[in-house]
Amino acid sequence: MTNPAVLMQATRHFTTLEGHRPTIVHKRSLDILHDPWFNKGTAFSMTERDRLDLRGLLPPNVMTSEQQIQRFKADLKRLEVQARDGPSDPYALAKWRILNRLHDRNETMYYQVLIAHIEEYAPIVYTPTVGLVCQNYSGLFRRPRGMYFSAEDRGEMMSMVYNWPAEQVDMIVVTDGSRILGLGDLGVQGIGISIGKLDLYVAAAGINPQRVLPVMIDVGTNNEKLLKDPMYLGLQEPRLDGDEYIAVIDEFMEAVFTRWPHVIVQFEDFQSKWAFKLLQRYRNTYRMFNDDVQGTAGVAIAGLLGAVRAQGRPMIDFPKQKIVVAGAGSAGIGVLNAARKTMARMLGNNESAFESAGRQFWVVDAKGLITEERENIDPEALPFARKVKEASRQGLREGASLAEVVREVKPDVLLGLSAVGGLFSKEVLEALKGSTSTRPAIFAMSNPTKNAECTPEEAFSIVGDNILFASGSPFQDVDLGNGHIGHCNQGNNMYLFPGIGLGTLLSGSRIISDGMLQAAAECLAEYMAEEEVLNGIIYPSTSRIRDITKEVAAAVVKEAIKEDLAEGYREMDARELQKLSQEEIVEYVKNNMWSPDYPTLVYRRD
Ligand SMILES: NC(=O)C1=CN([C@@H]2O[C@H](COP(=O)(O)OP(=O)(O)OC[C@H]3O[C@@H](n4cnc5c(N)ncnc54)[C@H](O)[C@@H]3O)[C@@H](O)[C@H]2O)C=CC1
Ligand SMILES: CC(=O)C(=O)O
Ligand SMILES: [Mg+2]
Repeated sequence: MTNPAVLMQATRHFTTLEGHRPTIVHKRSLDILHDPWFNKGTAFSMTERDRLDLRGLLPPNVMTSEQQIQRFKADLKRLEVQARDGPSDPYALAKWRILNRLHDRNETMYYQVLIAHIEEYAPIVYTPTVGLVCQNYSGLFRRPRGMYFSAEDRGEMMSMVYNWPAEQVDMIVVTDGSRILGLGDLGVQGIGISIGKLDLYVAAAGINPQRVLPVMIDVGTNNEKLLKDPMYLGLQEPRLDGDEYIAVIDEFMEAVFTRWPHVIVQFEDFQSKWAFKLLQRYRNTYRMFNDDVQGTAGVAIAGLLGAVRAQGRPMIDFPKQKIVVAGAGSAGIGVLNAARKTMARMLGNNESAFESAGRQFWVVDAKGLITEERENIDPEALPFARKVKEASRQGLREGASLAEVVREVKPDVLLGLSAVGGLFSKEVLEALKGSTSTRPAIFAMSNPTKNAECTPEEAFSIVGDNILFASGSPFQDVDLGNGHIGHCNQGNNMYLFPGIGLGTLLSGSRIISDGMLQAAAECLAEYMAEEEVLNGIIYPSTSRIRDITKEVAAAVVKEAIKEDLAEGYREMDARELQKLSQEEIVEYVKNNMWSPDYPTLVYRRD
C-alpha cells in the first residue's frame, strides 16, 4: 500500500506541474482579449503582452488576479453609493455601463441607438457623464478600447502601433489625461474622454467606427490620490516633464503617422502648459489640431457673433463688444486669440485694428485681473494684460476680483472657462445687471455640470429674463413664467470638432489651417436662423448635430480647396475637388458619412 504522505507529495508535485503547463492558443491580439476563455485583462504579464501582440492594447499597470477581484468588488460597492454629478441624472453611470456593454457587443446597434437618441445619450457618452466615467475608470474598466502608450514603451512605439488590428485609421483622439474636462489630472483614466469624443465623431460626423482609435499617453500622474491607489491602472510615478515628455509625444506622433500617413490626430485635454507648445510643434507638419484651444475658440466665436445678432445688431458690430473672460488656460486663451483676430479682421485687418481689438477684453484668472504688472505672467496671457494706467482709469488694478471687474467694465459678455463651479456668484451676477448691453450674454462654458460657472436658473433669476445663456454641459431650459422660456444653449466644441475632422479627411488637406478653422466657426455662426437667434437660441440642439456637422465639414473642404491645400480623398482627387460647386461639396460630404446599417456578411477563406 502506498504511504499516504508520499501520495500527497506526488499529487502536490503533479498539481504544481499542471499549474505551470502553458495553454496553447491559436489567437493573438484583440482576439485573445475578446475571448472569455483566454482573456486575463490587466493580469497579462509583460512577457505575455509582448508574445501575444498585446502591448499597447491594455493599460500599462500589470495586476495580480487578487487585485483584479478587489477592483471588481470596489466597483460593485460604488453602485451602492449613487455616484452622481451635481444635479444631473442619478442613473447616468448605470446608463453608461449598459451603453458600454452594447458598444462592446454590437457597434452597429450602439451607433443606431446613439444617433437616433443623441439628445438623450450624448450627456451619457459625453459631458457630463464622461467626466464621472473617467473619475471612476479604474473600477469601470472591462474590455479595453483603444491604445495605451506609456513612458515605459519608449523605443517600442513604432512596432507597438502595428498591434492595432485596423489597416486604416482616419481619426485618433489622444490625451495625456493631465486636465480632463474641469476635473484635473486623472492620469490613465482620461482614456474615457478620447472614447467619448470619438463616439461623437461616429455619431455626428459619420466616421466609420472601424477607423477610429482612442489613445492614452501615460507619462505618469501628479494626482496624489491616484499615485497611492492600489487599483489604479496607470503608471504610478510623477508625470514626465521637459524634453523627456516631448520625446514621448514625438515618438507617438512618428509611430502613428508612419503606419497611417493620412490619419488626423485630435489633441484633447492636455494641460495648457503643453497644449500650446505641442500645437505649435506639430501643426505645420502633421494633420492635427487641439480641440480645447482651436475647437472651443470656434464655438465661442460662433456664440459671440450670435450674441451680437441676438441684440438685434449686425455681426459687424462685434468689435464694439466689451468681453470679460474668466480663465486664461488653454480654452480661455484660445477663445481670446480667435475673438481678437475676428474683431481685427472686421476693423480692417491691420496692426492698429489688432491693437484696438485687444482693448475689448478683460481677463481674470485665479489671481484676479491680469495687468502688465503681473509677475511671471504666462506668455500666452501677456497680449491680453491690461495696461496699468488704463485699468486705473477704470477704477481697476492688478488682481482685481471678477465682481469688481464686471462692476466697473459693465461688459456685454461674461465668459467663463475657469473650471470653477459657481464662480459667477450672486455678487458677480448682480454686478452684471449694470451691463451697458441691451442683452447681456453669459457663457458658463466649464465642464462637467458641477464646474459650470453658474446655472441658467441663477443667471436668469439674478440678471434678468432678457439675457442670453450658454453652458458647456447641457442644462434644461428655464421656465420664466407667463409662458416664457429662458433658453439654455449648449456652447460646446462638439459642434465643431467632428466637422473639422471630417472636412479635413475628405479634403485630404495636409494640415489644418487657421482659415479652415475660421470657415468652420463662421458656418456654425450662420447656421442659426434670425428668428431663432432673436429668441435667444444661438447654437443648434444636439438633435441637429449630424446636419450641422455635415455643413461644417463642407465649409472646411471648401476652404481647403480655396487655400490649395486639398489633395483629395480616395477617387476624389484634387482636380475633381476643384470642380465641385457648393451644393456638390455638401453632397460629397453627405455621401461619405458612415451610417449604422447592417451589411450582408459573406465568409471567404483567406
Ligand atoms: N465648453 C467647451 O466646449 C469647453 C469647455 N472647457 C472647459 O474649460 C475649463 C478650463 O479648461 P482649460 O482652459 O483647458 O483649463 P486650464 O486649467 O488650462 O485653465 C483654467 C484657468 O482658469 C483660471 N482660474 C482658476 N480659478 C479661477 C478663478 N477663481 N477665477 C478666474 N479664473 C480662474 C486659471 O488661472 C486658469 O487660467 C474646463 O472646465 C473645461 O472643461 C474646455 C474646452 C472646451
Ligand atoms: C468640451 C471639452 O473639450 C472640455 O471640456 O475639455
Ligand atoms: Mg476638452
